[in-house]
Amino acid sequence: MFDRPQAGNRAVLVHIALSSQREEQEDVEELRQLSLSAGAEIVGEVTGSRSHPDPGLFIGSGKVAEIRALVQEQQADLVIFNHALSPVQERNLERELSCRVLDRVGLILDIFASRAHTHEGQLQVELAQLEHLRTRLVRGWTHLERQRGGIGLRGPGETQLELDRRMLGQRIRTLKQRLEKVRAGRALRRRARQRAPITTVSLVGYTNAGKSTLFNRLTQAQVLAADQLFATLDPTMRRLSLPSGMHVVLTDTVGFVRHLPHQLVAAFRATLEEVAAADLLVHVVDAANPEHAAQMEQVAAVLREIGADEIPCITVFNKIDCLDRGPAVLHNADGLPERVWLSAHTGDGIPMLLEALDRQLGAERVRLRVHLTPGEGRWRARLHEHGQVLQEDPDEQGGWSMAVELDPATWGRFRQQGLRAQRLEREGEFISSRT
Ligand SMILES: Nc1nc2c(ncn2[C@@H]2O[C@H](COP(=O)(O)OP(=O)(O)OP(=O)(O)O)[C@@H](O)[C@H]2O)c(=O)[nH]1
Repeated sequence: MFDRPQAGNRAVLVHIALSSQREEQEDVEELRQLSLSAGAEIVGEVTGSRSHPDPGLFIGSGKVAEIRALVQEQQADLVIFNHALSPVQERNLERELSCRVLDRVGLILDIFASRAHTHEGQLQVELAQLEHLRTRLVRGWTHLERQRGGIGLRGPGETQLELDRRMLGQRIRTLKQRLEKVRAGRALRRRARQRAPITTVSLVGYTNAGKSTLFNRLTQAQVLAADQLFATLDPTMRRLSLPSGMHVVLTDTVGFVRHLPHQLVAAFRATLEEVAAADLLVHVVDAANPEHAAQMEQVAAVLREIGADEIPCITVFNKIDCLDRGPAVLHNADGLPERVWLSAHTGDGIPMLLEALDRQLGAERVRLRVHLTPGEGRWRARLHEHGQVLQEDPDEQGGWSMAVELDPATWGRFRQQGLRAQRLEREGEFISSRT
């Protein structure tokens, strides 16, 4: 379905400052990484602020002239904007620059297209690409006449591009139906796993943090690990044996990226769904990257978005071989391992992580007595969702008295968020309170 990546495009990158200076620098660096990841050769960069913008061009005419000069001087054949452009802006800029123009959404879609390995991943990428293309087709987009190949043009091939809007709509509907089928199959497999009951652990983290390397190191599996963004696109699973003898399923996921356009988040629902269904998350952080604190925040925000922020989590600070420190483990107030410093590359600290997984997964659950007022229905729903409710009685004030079992990490988080509860040490304590 997809054209293979073509020989490197000579690309000029354009970044227009819209926010704070520090954020801007991170954004520029990420644009470089993404462009290289897509196979482009960067031959020039234009930065600047957005003074006197022309709404039809996104930037001002002075900037356009500056970019045009650089394109000619460097004989560039592609200009990549680190922004979302409207179809009209993209078309006008192409005319003004006499060169192909790609925006951030198009660039990320292109990378996704070249990294999709499974049937489902490919369907998802094609769907996202066609939907992106459809908005452009409607307004007389000129991509249709173009030669195939090159960054931003791989994906739907020439024949697709020649389809009119109606046919495009049909193709989108067919893809959605196929995806539904694939998803139903996956949901079935997941339910079977839940019945089995196999514990699942998901690796999450910012792109390039080292998830695939750690996944390989842990499972000795051959998952593509390349120094490229999004080397992993599809959920990849392997069985992993822990020192206690417990078997878990380890899932590798696609890396998170700053400002991921929301239509792409939808396209990667499959990966994210796996994450939301996991028993434990391992958040892999590139500790050698000076921006790792900001990256951790980004990952946390995405986890909140997909409702995975209440799953117990071990944070792995990876790449300690690049830093001047040895492997280590940090425990939380309940004595459970919370942070592990290691190197997926050298294997230093891997036994500590395996031990930590065992401790977290095997940790005894905490029994609690909780009294909720009528206004605390939200807590009741969360306790049902994340714990095992052993007993629940309405009280005279319209609230509830509950006995609940939670894993220690969730209990720690709920306590921090203000849940008041009495810890029951022995089983008899709440059984006697029932009578
Ligand atoms: N020095 C060092 N490099 C590492 C370590 N772990 C991973 N890397 C390198 O970091 C780069 C990214 O590693 P991957 O495992 O592909 O990262 P990822 O998080 O799976 O990336 P995405 O698939 O883009 O999400 C590769 O060049 C790895 O060789 C480590 O412990 N030390």
